[in-house]
This record gives sequence, structure tokens and C-alpha cells, in this order.
Amino acid sequence: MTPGIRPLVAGNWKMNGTGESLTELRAIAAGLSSDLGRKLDAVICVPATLLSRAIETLEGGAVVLGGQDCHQKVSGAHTGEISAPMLKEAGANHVILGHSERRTDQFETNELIRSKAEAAWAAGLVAIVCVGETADERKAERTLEVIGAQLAASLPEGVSAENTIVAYEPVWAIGTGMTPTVQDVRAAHAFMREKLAERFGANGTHLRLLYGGSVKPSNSAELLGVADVDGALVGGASLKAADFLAICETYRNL
Ligand SMILES: O=C(CO)COP(=O)(O)O
Repeated sequence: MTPGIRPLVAGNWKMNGTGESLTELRAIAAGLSSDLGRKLDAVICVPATLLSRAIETLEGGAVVLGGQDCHQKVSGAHTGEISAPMLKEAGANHVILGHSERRTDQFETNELIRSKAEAAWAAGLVAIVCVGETADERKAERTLEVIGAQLAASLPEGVSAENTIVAYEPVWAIGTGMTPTVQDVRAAHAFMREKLAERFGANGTHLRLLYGGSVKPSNSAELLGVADVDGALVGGASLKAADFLAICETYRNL
């Protein structure tokens, strides 16, 4: 945690979730409507197809919604794409950008992610920008170099705590059950904080830095307790309300 920064736990449902899954979303919202909701912010990034139904289900409350990607343009001939204003209209507050699954599968570059962040801001969305090294890069001891380069090139000028969140997700830790050591997470987050403060001044100092990659109820206390870790970006464990809420519960004791 960083003193003065309110923690945030975000769920990334990825390509999971149909109408039936709204039951889990309702359960997450109900769990956070207690005093637990006063300890943290929660965002669930559902598939875009669920956004409008999800917003009706939630009727305000302690959980806000996000998308998982947006196009860099507002509209046009881009079959299959979704723009930031469309996400906003459908009920999103946030949007994940530059997730490693998109960097890898869709060959997204830092420059593209940067233009998507600008599009997200223009639509009034908070950009959750993801960075992280692959297993090979880690083996070659290039972790900090890689995340430094990703941060430098994928964040536009004008970053602030109101428009941007950074998520450190080591690629090899996503969906594998493997996590970096506490020391490695601390080093990565301290490095990101330093780089962000260097470039954005006080705005960089106040940015929320999330850790993502195999966060579960069994390891959340260890990972969320690390200095400069201001929350989590949770994949698999965000699909079940009980697991997501158990991760949120960590903040009762931190
Ligand atoms: O990619 C992730 C969140 O964006 C992490 O996924 P898992 O929590 O399933 O490892």
C-alpha cells in the first residue's frame, strides 16, 4: 500500500461471462455494500456485451464497471471494434489497455496503447494500462528495463490519478498459479513509482499501481501488503464472487 492512496481491486473477466454471470456480479456488489466497501474501490471489467445489463443489475453501489480494450478512434470502418465512447455509453468507467494477451495475440504496440489511452481519456474513461515482462525477459534479467520501456512509451503526457492506473502483470504469472517473490514485486513497483514520479511529478507519485498475475485469496495478503502495491488486477479469481470478495477482505487487515 502507499500512504494516502485508496486501494483498488479490479477484476478482469476476459472472454468469460454471459447473462448467468450477473449473479456473481450482484454477489460481489452485495459483499461490498457492507463496511468492506469503505476500505477499497472495486472495478469489474466484464465483456462489452454484458456492460448495459450489468449496469442495470448494479443500480449504482460499490462496484463500477470497466471494458477490456477500446479502439483508438471514436468511430469508423473498423469491423468488430469497440470505441471508448461506446464503452462509456454502455456503462463503463474504466478500460483495461495493453493487457499482455492483447500485446501478444493482437500484436499491440506501446504506441497503439498510448493512443488508446488518449481515446479513453477523451471519452471520460480511466485507463488501466498493463505492463509486464515475459518469462524469457525475466530469465535474461531484463524485467525492469522492459517495464520501464513499456511505461515510457505507452503512457501519454497528462497522466494523473484521476485518469490512469498502472497494472504490473508479469506475463509468466498470468493464469499459471506462479507469482513473483514479494521482493521482486516490491522492486518492480518501487521502480515504476520512481519512473512515474520522475516523469509526472506529484501525479506520478499518486498513481495507483496494481499487481496482477495469479492473485488468489491464498496469496492476496502477501502480495497486497507489499509497499507501492495499491491493489490487484484479478483474472480467474474475479469470476467467483466468493474468491473476489475474499481478496477484497485482505484490506480489512492491511
Ligand atoms: O491477466 C490477469 C488479469 O488481467 C491475471 O489473470 P489471473 O489472475 O487469472 O492470473
